[in-house]
Amino acid sequence: MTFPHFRFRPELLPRDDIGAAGDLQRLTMLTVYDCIVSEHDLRLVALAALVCALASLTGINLLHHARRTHGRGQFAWLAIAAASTGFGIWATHFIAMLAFSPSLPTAYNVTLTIVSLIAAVMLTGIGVGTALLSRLALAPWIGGAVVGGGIAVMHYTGMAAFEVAGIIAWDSALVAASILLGGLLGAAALATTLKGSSRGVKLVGALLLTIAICSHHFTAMGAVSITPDPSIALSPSAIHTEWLASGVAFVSLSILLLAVLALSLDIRERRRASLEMQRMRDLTDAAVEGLVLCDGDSIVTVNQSFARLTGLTSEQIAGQSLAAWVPDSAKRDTLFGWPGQAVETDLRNADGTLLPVELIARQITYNGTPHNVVAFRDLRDRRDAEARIRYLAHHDALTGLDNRTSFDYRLDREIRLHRRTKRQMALLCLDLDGFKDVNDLYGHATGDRVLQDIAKHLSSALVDGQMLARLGGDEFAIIAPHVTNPTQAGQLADALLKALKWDEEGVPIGLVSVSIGIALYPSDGKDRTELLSSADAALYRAKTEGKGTYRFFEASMGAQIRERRSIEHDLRSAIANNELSLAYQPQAQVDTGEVNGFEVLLRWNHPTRGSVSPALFIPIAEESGLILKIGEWVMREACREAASWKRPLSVAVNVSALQLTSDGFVEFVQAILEQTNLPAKRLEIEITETALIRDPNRALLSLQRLKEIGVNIAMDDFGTGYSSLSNLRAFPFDKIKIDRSFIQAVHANPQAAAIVRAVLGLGRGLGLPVIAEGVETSEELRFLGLEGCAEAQGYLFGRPAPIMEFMQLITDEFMVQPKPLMRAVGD
Ligand SMILES: Nc1nc2c(ncn2[C@@H]2O[C@H](COP(=O)(O)O[C@H]3[C@@H](O)[C@H](n4cnc5c(=O)[nH]c(N)nc54)O[C@@H]3COP(=O)(O)O)[C@@H](O)[C@H]2O)c(=O)[nH]1
Repeated sequence: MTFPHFRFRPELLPRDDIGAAGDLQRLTMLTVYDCIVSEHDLRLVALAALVCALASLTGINLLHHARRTHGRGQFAWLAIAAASTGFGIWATHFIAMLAFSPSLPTAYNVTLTIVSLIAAVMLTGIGVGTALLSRLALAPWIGGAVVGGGIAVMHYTGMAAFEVAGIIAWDSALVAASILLGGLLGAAALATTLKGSSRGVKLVGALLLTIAICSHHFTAMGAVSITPDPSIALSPSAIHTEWLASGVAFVSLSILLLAVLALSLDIRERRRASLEMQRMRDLTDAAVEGLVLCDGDSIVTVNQSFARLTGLTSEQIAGQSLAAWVPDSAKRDTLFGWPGQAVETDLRNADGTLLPVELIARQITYNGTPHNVVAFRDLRDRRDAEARIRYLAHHDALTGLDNRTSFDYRLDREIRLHRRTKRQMALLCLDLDGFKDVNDLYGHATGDRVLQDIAKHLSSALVDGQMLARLGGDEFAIIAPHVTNPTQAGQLADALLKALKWDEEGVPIGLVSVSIGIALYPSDGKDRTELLSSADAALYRAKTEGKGTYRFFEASMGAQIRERRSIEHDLRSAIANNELSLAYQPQAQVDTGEVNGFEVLLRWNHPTRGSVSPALFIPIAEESGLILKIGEWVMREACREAASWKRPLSVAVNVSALQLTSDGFVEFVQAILEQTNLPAKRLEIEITETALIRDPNRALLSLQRLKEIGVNIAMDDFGTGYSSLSNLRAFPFDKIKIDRSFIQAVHANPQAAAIVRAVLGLGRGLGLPVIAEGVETSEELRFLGLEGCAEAQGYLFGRPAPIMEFMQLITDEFMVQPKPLMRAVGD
């Protein structure tokens, strides 16, 4: 009788039988290994391997599904994964045992067989649970090793259930090797598969687990030696091999069902993930900001915005390191060290250009593992805007010159420097002459262009180190640090004036000129305020003494400015202090001398200065805005006075530009007329041409409404301003008043006579009566009579005086003779 399947183990035989057994050794004892290769039913071995692989793949897939699930569901999926793997281990073992034919009677102990199945499922459950749920870094390894331990426990419990008519002996080294193989490969399987979620890691995990189970089984089987012993009987309660085959078939079917479940789950999950991925890609592509998904430092995917920033395609960028795009490693550390915190750094794009960007990182779970999403905000527009804001904060937007802030800063710095070095420097203040008229006549667009051209021409006259700034409106200033004496300063001013002698298209030459005031540091001022005030005083002098020229600061100028301020100060309280009064000057018919009415002229009797000329204080009142309050007082007093006259004579009131264009002026006049009961047609307002063109639209509106309520309107000082026919036609005038400068020159100056004739002709042409002012002599009156001028005003008829002086005129029919009948007072 031969036992070809078994390795002969002499140490296991009874000592007395050793000699006989030695003969059998060569013939009957084969290793289990030999048995697998040559004596196993290879079809069943293949089936065992297939079931094992299927169970492993199912188990690993279910494990991944459990990882994606949260809460109770996760435990359920872990249990199913454990059952699938445990069944697989068990089925592999028993199918392999079925394939094993030791040619001896065999059977299986029921209890131990069941225990082996339970042990396989339980230990696998503990293993996968540990691998997935523990926070330990080595949890997948530990869990995998537990699964490997489960394979061993199952195997050896299963072998304990194995009954054979022989003596089973174990090779302890191979037993140890089998346990080690199962443990190590099991650990490697779980650790590998839980590193990611791709199909690749799942397959590798499943393969390692299959090898773990199979290698353990066959190594453990290699440790087995069976010495036939016919005296050993199989227990009657043991399961026969046929029955075991049925059990194994059932378990294998279960595995198959679980595999189908796992596969469908996997397919569903992949579809969902792919849809989610597409949706996420669409969403991120719609984002304005660049978005980068990173696994560690490696870029997984990017959106279109980021691709555009870099100049490559998303596909080209995927897989690259983030460091390739964000070179500053310290900033990268901050980015990932402080998620949610904005970090400003540079992005190096494909052509090497550095772009300023703001980055914010956030951690997300992507495909079951933690990833970083980095948002890239392109800061170029913001940086440009910041630069623009910085520029605008220090520059004038129209001319591009430095503005007042920048000028003040530079002047303070130069003063400090010159104080230390004890050197002199010059400050020049410039103001355009007639610029307002350019704006009014030619519009703001031309005004802007003139300012830009002036800035350009002035700049061309400067040398390095000198600073030209636009302080506002038509005011400019120059800091000349190396101009150390008046001669050099004068030369600079000459150069500036010369630079401005250019032909401005559309603007008549000479309409715009520049006045310049010069102050020297430290003689004219020791700090910015003092130096500027001195240059301003010199500028004022230049303007009042001819314009288009320059003046140096003189100590007396300070006094003039102080004087001006003092007048303004006193004027504020003049009404309340009863210092203002009205003078009336008759306006009469040239041919008959009959008085038609009076012009009202303001007088100021200052407590210490005495009578202050309106030619002095009216411009100050206009500049300071006080004319609004004063003008109201004049209008109220004049209307009240005129309403009290017995004769319905007219009263002419001078109205400045500021009044005419101020809010509610027409309503105010209307209210005064109602309050005083003066018929509107007896009131005449005198407007200069300059007042009209300052704000033509508003002026026209006010004049039209005044005209609607019946007030007469006269154009004052005609001939001195623009003398524009279009103004006469555009505005609703009732009368033209020829300026006295022409009247007083009619005999000496043929040109003046020609102008008077022309104005009279114009009046006739437009159907507007003309009044001549400043008539002092009977020759002038005769000239006007011959030229057909209907009305006149002047010293010849009477000087401006309090109304009391004209009592007879306002009460009785009275004709003023063409000679100075009354003595002028207050003029
Ligand atoms: N907005 C207001 N302006 C006013 C008001 N009151 C006066 N003014 C303006 O002040 C300027 C100077 O006025 P004044 O010194 O009163 O001079 C006027 C007359 O005195 C002077 N005049 C009149 N006749 C003669 C004359 O024969 N010879 C001569 N040398 N001067 C004469 O002319 C001035 C009147 O000018 P006008 O108004 O253009 O008719 C002056 O511009 C006033 O307008 C006021 O209340 N509001």
